[in-house]
Amino acid sequence: MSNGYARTTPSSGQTSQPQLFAAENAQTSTASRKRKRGQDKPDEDFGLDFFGGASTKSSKGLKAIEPSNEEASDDNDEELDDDKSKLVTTSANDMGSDESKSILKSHRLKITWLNPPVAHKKDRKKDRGKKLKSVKAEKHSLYPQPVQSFSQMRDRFGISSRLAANIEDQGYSTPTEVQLGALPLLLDAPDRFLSPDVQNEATKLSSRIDLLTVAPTGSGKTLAFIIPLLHTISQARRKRKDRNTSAIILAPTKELAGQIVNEGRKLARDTGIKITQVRKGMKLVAPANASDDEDEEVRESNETVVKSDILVSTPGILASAIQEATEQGLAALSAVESMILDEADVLLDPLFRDQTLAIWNSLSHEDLRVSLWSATMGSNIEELARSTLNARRTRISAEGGQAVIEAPLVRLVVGLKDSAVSNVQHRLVYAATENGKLMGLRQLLHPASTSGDSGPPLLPPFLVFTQTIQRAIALHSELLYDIPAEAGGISRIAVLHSDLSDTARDSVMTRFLKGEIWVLITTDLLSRGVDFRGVNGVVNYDIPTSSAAYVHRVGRTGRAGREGGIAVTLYSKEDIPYLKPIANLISTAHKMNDDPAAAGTQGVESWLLDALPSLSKKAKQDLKRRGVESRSSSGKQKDLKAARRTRISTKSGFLRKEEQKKKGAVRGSRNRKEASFADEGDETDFGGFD
Ligand SMILES: Nc1ncnc2c1ncn2[C@@H]1O[C@H](COP(=O)(O)OP(=O)(O)OP(=O)(O)O)[C@@H](O)[C@H]1O
Repeated sequence: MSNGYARTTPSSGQTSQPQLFAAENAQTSTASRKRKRGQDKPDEDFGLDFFGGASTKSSKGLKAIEPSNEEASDDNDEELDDDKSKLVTTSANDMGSDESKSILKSHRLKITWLNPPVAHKKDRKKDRGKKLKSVKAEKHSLYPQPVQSFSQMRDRFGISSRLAANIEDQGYSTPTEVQLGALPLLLDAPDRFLSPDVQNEATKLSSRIDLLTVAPTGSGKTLAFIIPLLHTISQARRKRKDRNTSAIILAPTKELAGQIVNEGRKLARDTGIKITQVRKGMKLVAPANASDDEDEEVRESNETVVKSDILVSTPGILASAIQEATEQGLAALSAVESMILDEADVLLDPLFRDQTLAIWNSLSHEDLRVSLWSATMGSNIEELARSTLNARRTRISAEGGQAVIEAPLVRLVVGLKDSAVSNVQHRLVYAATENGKLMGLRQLLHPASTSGDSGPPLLPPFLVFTQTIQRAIALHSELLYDIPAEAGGISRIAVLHSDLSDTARDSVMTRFLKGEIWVLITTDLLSRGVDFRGVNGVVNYDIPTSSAAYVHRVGRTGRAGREGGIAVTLYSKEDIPYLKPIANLISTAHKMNDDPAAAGTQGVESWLLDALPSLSKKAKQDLKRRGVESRSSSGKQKDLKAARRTRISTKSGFLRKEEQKKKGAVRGSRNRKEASFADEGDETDFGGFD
C-alpha cells in the first residue's frame, strides 16, 4: 500500500531507547553520562524481528559452564555464586545517595516508603519547626541505587550466572525505568535502601518488601518482577531441593498468563525452575493417602497435579483449584512466599476481587510478600492492598500465637501516574453516527483514500476495540470481505473474545503474533498486558468505558518506547457525554511528549475540552459498569430507537451490497410493471455501511 509518508512504525522494528522518561537535561547530567558509559552494547537485537521474540543468540563464553541438565545447572551456579557472593557486599558499584537521587529524578521515578514505623513518627514530633518538616519529607522518599545495566546485577546482587546469561541472550542490556527502580528494591536487602533514621528492629529483620508499582504500558514491568522472582527461588532451592510451589503470578486473562509463562521460561532456561500456567482441571495437591504409584496415575490422567515452582493463572481457575483442595481437607500452596498481581487494579476490581482476595487470604506462609503492578492504580486499590496486608498479618499472628513482622511497603511510580503513552499519536475523530464510525474505520483500512492532512495513515497490523462481544462479532462480519483476496482476503481479519474456545483463542493469538492477521477486532479482553510488539495502532471503534481502559487499550502500541504508533478514537453523538476524561488523557499525553511535532501528536483543542460536559461520579461508575447505554443489551431494551442507531449489521458490507443489487433489480422490474415508486425505508435505522 503506497502512502507517500516516510515514517517509522512500531512494526518496522526500530525502537528508541527504552529509557522512556530520561529527561532532556539528563543528557548533560553526570547521571546520564554515567548511564551511557555503563551500557555494554546497544540494544541491537531488539526490534529486528517483525513480531517474534527478542534475539535468541547465545552469548559467547558460556559453553564452559553450560550445564547438561537442570540439577547440574544448580550445582554449577552454586559454586560460582559462592565466589560471587563475596562480591555482593563490595562497594565497587556503590554510588552516593545524591547521585542515586539525581538519576532516579532524571528518569521520573518516585519511590515512597508507605509504612515507616509509627514509633519514630512520635519521636520526631518532639522536635519542633523546620527540622520536623524536613525529616518528614526525607523519611518517606527512598533513593535506592538504580540498576543501570543488567550486567551489574551479578556482582551487585549475586544473581546466578545462568540467569545473567539468559537475560543477555534475550537481548536485554539496558534496564527500562521501571526496572531501574524496581530491581534494587526487590533484589537488595531493605535495610540498604530504607532511610536508616526510621528503621526499627522489625524492618531490619525483613529481608524483602511488599511493593506497589505504577509504570506506563509497555515499559517492561514483566521483566522487573520476573528477574527478582527467579533469583529468590534459585537461592531458596539451593537450600531445599524438593519442588514446592513458592510463587504465584495472577493475571486477568489467559492470554496474558500465557505470555508471562513464555517470558518467564526464556529467563528460567536451564536454571531448574519450573513455571506452569494453571489450566482448568489441574490439581494443586495430590490426595495425602495416595501412594507414589497412585500419585503418578493422577499426574498422568487429565487431572494433573501441578508440581511447579511458579504458577501463573487467572484468578478464577486458581481460586477454584484452591477451593477444591480445601474441600478435600488438603493444604494447598502453603509454601508460597511470593505473590505477584499483574494488572493489579483489574484483579482487585469488583469483577475479580473476590477470587483474588480468596487466593491471597488462603496463602498461609508468614513470610509471604506481595507485589502489585499496573499502568493505572487508583487510591482505592492502594487502600485495599494495605488493608488486606494488615488484616492477613493480624490473622496469621493470632493463629500462630506470635507476631508476624510487618514488611516495609514501598510504592514505585514511574512518570505521571495513570497517563496514556505519549510516544504514540492520539487522534480523537468525530464520526457523528454509527454509519460515520464505520466509514471512518474503512478509511483507516484503505489508507490510499486518506486525503488532506489528517496525518500519516494507520498501517496494519492493528487492533480494533468494541464495547461488547456482540459488537465485535458484528463488526467482524461487516468487514469480512474488505481486504482484497490478492492481499489475503478474509484470513487477514479476525475476531477474538471470551466466548471463543481456548483453542480458537490460542490460534487467533498465534496468527496475529506471526503477522498473518492484519486487523484484529476484539473487546477489552485484549486491552491489558498483552505485548504485541509490532502493532502499528489501535482503533477505539467504541469509546473505552473508563480512563484506565483508554490507557491500557492504546498501550498495546508504542511499546518499549517505539515511535510511530497511532491510536484513533472514533466517537459519535451518543459518546459526547462521556468523552471528557478521554480528551483530558489525550491532552496530557500531548503535553508530555518532548517533541509533539516529531511524533505527530495532535492533542485536543482547548475549546473542545472546555465544551465537553464533565462527568459526575455516578455517570463514571455507570459507564464503567455498563458502557455506553445504547450499545449495551440492557440499553437496547430501554431505548429501541437509540439501540437501532448504534447497531452494527451482522452481514458483511460485500454480502449486503450483493443482496441490495438483487433487491434493486426485483424492485426495478416491479416498479416498471406497477409504474409506482418503492418506499426507501427509514434512514435512521442504520443497518451497516454500503
Ligand atoms: N530492558 C529492556 N530492554 C529492551 N526491551 C525491553 C526491556 N524490558 C522489556 N522490554 C520489552 O518491552 C516490551 C514490553 O514489556 P512488558 O510487556 O513487560 O510491558 P508492561 O510494562 O508489562 O506493559 P503493560 O502495562 O502493557 O502490561 C516487551 O516486548 C519486552 O520484551
